[in-house]
Amino acid sequence: MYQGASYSSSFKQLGLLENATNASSNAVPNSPDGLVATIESFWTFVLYSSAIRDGAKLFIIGVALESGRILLSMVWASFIESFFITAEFEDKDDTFTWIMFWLSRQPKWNKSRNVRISTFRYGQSGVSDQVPGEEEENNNATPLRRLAYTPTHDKTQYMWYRGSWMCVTRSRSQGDMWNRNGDERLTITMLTLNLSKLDALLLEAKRVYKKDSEGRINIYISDAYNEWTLAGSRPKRPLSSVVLDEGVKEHILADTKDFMANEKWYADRGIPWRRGYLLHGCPGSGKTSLIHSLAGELNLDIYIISLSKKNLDDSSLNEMISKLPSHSLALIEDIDAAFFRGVTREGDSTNMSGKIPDVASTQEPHIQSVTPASGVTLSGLLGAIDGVAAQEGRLLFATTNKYGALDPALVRPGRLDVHIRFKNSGRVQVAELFRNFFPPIHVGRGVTKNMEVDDSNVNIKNDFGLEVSTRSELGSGLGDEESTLVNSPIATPTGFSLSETNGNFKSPSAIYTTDRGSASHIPKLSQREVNRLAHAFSARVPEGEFSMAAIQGLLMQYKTRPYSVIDEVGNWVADERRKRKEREGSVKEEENTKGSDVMNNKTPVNETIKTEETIQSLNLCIWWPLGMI
Ligand SMILES: Nc1ncnc2c1ncn2[C@@H]1O[C@H](COP(=O)(O)OP(=O)(O)OP(=O)(O)O)[C@@H](O)[C@H]1O
Repeated sequence: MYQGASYSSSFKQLGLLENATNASSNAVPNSPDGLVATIESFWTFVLYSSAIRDGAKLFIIGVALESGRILLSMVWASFIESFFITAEFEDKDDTFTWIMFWLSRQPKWNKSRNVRISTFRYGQSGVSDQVPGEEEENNNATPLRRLAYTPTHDKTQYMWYRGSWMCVTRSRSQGDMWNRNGDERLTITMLTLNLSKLDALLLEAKRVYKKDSEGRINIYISDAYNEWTLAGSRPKRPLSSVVLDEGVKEHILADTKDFMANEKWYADRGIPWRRGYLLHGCPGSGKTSLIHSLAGELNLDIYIISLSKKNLDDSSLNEMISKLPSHSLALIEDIDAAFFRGVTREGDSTNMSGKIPDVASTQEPHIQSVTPASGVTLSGLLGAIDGVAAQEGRLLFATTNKYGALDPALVRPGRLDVHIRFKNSGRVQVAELFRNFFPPIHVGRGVTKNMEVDDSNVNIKNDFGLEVSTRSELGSGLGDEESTLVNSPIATPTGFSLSETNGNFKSPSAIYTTDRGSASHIPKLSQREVNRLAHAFSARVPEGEFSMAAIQGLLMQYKTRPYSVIDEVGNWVADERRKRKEREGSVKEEENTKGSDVMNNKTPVNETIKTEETIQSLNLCIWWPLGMI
């Protein structure tokens, strides 16, 4: 059927268009005139149809409205841009911590009706537990930290900052299987023409945060995504509190300072700006303590790399190390642990040969022969420490109790450049530790350390709080020979003169079991007396037999009774030796039991595997030649 005719008939039916009908009825079907007439009639229909006209009007109005809306939003956006500043902070970043800490200090939140209260103090140590109003109750007994009042999630809140109106929106992304809580984000929008107001806010937040964390170091750990997250902060430990052989601390401090200050020197020579330190030796000898003190001294944060972390493999270790910030201190504790089954130190850590590596020996089989406990391989660790992705400008500290078990490639210069050996306590160290526990009266009591103290004018108190005159009763002072010191009589409150008999100071100290005294109960000792007691104490501790941690443990029990601890140290030594013997006895017993288990066919799983492997290879050796025949 002719199409033009069909249009025409339908138009007619609608009765919409007379002209169109006339035009088309005169046209000859299949002629060009007929086609033109049809098109004309179509356009006429379109133009004169009221429904289409209304539709077109609607369309134009819609377009106009939408364009207006877009224009308005553009104007609004440019208005916002010129009058507002918007800043976003991600929780993985330090700036987030500064701002959150600053916000938690704003009085606004204490009065807000929508507030999030937590005991977690952003970036600061531990938790806080002081509820507003509790100050008086506490009576300043133990200083409590204020709870953190911060904005709630997913709600925009308003506040003023230096005359500018500001809105704060805190949001949290949806957590997934690994990231249980999701990531946090803070958006701050400030109404101001002055761009530097945001900088001022940041600076203020940073200053408030830094001021509060003065005297503290931040500790970072890596999360499931190998991102560094702040785990908390610890008070700085004075370097003087770590007692080591003479010159060791000074040397390592000078070395680290020299490294941090010489970036250009390294760059000029094309040497990677990295330095590694390996602290090795007996447990409890001060390795971790020294690292902690150094970080405080150098004002560096500590980033703990745990090789025994679940799911850690070479690539995640690499990623973690490459994300270390410059000017940081990375710490790998027990660097040997990842290469042994489990992370236990001694007996449980067996390598494939079933041998426990000897702490002292340097001839142990290398790590390659050992089953890794984590997914990290030795080559992965080596690559992470000094590969191309490894961060520059960082100090790496590693500790181990099994120096001999470490692979030479791991401890070579360039990876771990400086090796420091830590030993059990020597006499000098023990005496120094004693002095740290019982500082003389002129330290920290308004008199400077270097000030001469005339002992003749100083009355000291012994453990029982009674005063004794230093000159009249305590005999000679500084620089005296140990024997003289030990044999000098010491006055007791009960009046008997204490002299050394059988290596012990005699005093009725046995009445003490634990020390619950506070610092204010420490007897006031003069410098001379402290030295005297320190010598007496160290003389009773066998050289190189006990760790500093053990000696510290003893001193802790007597932290307000310097005389009593001297009295008791002999017993303590005997007791410790007895315990050690018992321990050794039980270890031997366990070994014997293991041995008899093997005899009784109760072979441990490892052993079974090994035995089966051996049997299989024996079978192969026997049957293969037979098969050939
Ligand atoms: N040389 C030391 N000077 C002062 N205190 C020490 C010293 N050695 C150990 N201590 C004390 O003993 C405790 C344990 O010390 P630290 O953790 O530093 O030992 P470590 O050598 O790292 O032990 P491990 O090898 O078991 O990790 C700490 O509380 C620390 O104060």
